[in-house]
Amino acid sequence: MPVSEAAKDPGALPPGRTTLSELRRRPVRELPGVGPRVEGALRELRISTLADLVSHYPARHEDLSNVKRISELRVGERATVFGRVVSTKPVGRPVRGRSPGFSVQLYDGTGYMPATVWGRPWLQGQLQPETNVVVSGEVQRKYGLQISVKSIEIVEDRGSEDGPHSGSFVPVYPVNRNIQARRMRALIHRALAEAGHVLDPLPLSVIEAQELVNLDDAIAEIHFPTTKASLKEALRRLVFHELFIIQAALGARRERLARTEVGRSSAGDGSLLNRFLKGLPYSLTPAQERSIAEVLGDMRREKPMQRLLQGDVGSGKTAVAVAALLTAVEAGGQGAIMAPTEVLAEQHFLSFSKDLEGLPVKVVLLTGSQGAAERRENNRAVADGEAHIVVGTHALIQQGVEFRNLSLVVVDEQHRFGVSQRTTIKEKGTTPDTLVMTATPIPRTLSLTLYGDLEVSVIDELPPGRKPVETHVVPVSERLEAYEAVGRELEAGRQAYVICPLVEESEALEDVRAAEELYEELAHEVFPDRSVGLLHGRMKSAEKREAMADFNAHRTDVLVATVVVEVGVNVPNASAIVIEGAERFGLSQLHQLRGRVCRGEHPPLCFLVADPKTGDSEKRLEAMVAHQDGFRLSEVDLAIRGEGTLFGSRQSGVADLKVARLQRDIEVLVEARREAFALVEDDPTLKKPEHRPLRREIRELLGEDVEWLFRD
Ligand SMILES: Nc1ncnc2c1ncn2[C@@H]1O[C@H](COP(=O)(O)OP(=O)(O)OP(=O)(O)O)[C@@H](O)[C@H]1O
Repeated sequence: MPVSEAAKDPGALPPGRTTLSELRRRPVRELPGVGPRVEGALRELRISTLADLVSHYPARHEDLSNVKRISELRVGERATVFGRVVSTKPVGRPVRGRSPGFSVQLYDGTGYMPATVWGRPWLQGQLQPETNVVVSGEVQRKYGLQISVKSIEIVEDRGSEDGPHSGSFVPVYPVNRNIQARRMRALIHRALAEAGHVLDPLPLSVIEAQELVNLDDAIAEIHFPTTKASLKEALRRLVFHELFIIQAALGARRERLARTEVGRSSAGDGSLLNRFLKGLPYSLTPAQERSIAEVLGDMRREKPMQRLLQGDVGSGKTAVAVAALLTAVEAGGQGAIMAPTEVLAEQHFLSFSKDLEGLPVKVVLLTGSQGAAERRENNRAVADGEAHIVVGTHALIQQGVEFRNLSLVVVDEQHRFGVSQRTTIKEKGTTPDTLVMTATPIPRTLSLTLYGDLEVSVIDELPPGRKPVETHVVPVSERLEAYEAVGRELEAGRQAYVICPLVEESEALEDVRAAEELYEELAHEVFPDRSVGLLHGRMKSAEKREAMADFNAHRTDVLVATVVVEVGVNVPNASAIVIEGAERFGLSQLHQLRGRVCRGEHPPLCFLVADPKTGDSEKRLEAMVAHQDGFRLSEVDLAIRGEGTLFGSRQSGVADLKVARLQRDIEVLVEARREAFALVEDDPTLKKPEHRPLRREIRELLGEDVEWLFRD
């Protein structure tokens, strides 16, 4: 029975209804014709069960309703031709006895045309004369017309009824050399018939509300669509399914936290906050004001705050964090701010101390390099409540510092995606409010997936008057010219950063040497009349602090640094940055670094010294020149890297996405999130009978990590 018919008529099916779980347990070997060889070939494609097989979605569909005749083809068009193989012959200059490609002579009743296939030499043997093929590619002129082949498939005669291989849309699957396209199609067709009627794990209410096609139809249609429209519906259904599962888990996590953890209401009287705001040398942007209102609104509630504050480099997140911390203090609590590195913790400490000057608020810094006596004194101040705000690294604060009354934790994640850092610090039976700050311009799509359990505030505008950074890519041979331009900035009384090339973790010692060499060159040869400072990760804390303080106070004109300055360093008088070896940096790092020089009134300059070796690094540098906006850049980054890499590990709590493409599917994501959150709000552990299949699906797809969400 053709699959789609079977799916539409569940009544006519064999008695057993299967579930996705069952299909995940049944090995491909159960299918007739799958012996050890085919099994091995499938395993290479990571297919070992029937479930894997039915979810081995086609890369695309060949639209045979759109086939052109050979006599109609025009140069430059992309066309699909259905024809018969007349002969084949190798083409191109052989390398080590092998030709790089072959040419197939095709005939379709209206004419002859050669089609050239590059790579895939094993195909030539399969294309015996009289074989029917569907070829698509670009029509080119080369001693007459020919097709440069993008894809070629063996098919049956179009006239004959050939099950999965005929029809107007033929699925094209990712295959390898050990399994032919045709074989794959037949196997999948078989598996679908075998699977029969699959129980849908999504609740009926959701399926109806979203007008989704049912799972059976979606699976059948994604492989063997009847029309373009039905293919689209099938895809929407599968994308929704995938995103809904993740969002339901995130929603359940949020419910769980809210249910089991007691928070407290922190409402301030404004006594500190208003003084702080009045003392600011600028007025807040509307986005900052909105974010502050959202944060204070959460803090006022009894439920612990779980909020993400997202804002581009230099957008002014610090002011929002300070407002939250002061509110916590006004309400009689203590606040902690956790930074990813010691340098950044020190930097936060310096800027907070400055921001809070004159207010009756005591800020202490906790770092690993403080002496024992200093540490002891600070710990005491934290424990008896004398210290109102504590600044330290993630590690340090998580190591169980005793607070008298911790009510707010600000986690500065900067550019790491960390669900891990969000481990809640418990304090005397209550959970403090948590504000996660990230400068990573995470595309909205991604942030919904990664942080779907957090409320989100976005600072989506920069303070007024920020000038775009004039950005140049400079070949290594011309780097001294870049330094001449920097020299002119110094002449005008401004300062500059010079960033050393990035090295691997394992080359840490190299790193120091390279930084010192660059420092020597700049201090003695390039800028002999200027004062040059050096900052690298291997320096002692006190030395680092001194180097930074010197640059802050303009005792040094140029700061040569490794990536330690990447985040958070804030010297408004610095108007130029040179990044050596820029091709080695990731796009978000380059953006962060460039962000160091857009904090003042002077038109800033950025030089990316690089000899890009790969197309990707070239694209990254081009993107830096073309765009200033971090959100835009991160989308470009996503496009260059491919989304897959972001979900490479389970660590982030996000499973690999198979069908959903976040850029394309944002609307579906928003809907899936809304439905999923509403569902878990109503039934937090999904224990209602109608939600059990969903619960099982979440467990099977996301693994043991989510077990705890559903325990009663
Ligand atoms: N509304 C505003 N108007 C003018 N300047 C502002 C405003 N808000 C913040 N600033 C200034 O902008 C600079 C950047 O602010 P801040 O350090 O808070 O940015 P950030 O979002 O933390 O950036 P990063 O993630 O790069 O550290 C600071 O010098 C700050 O004083």
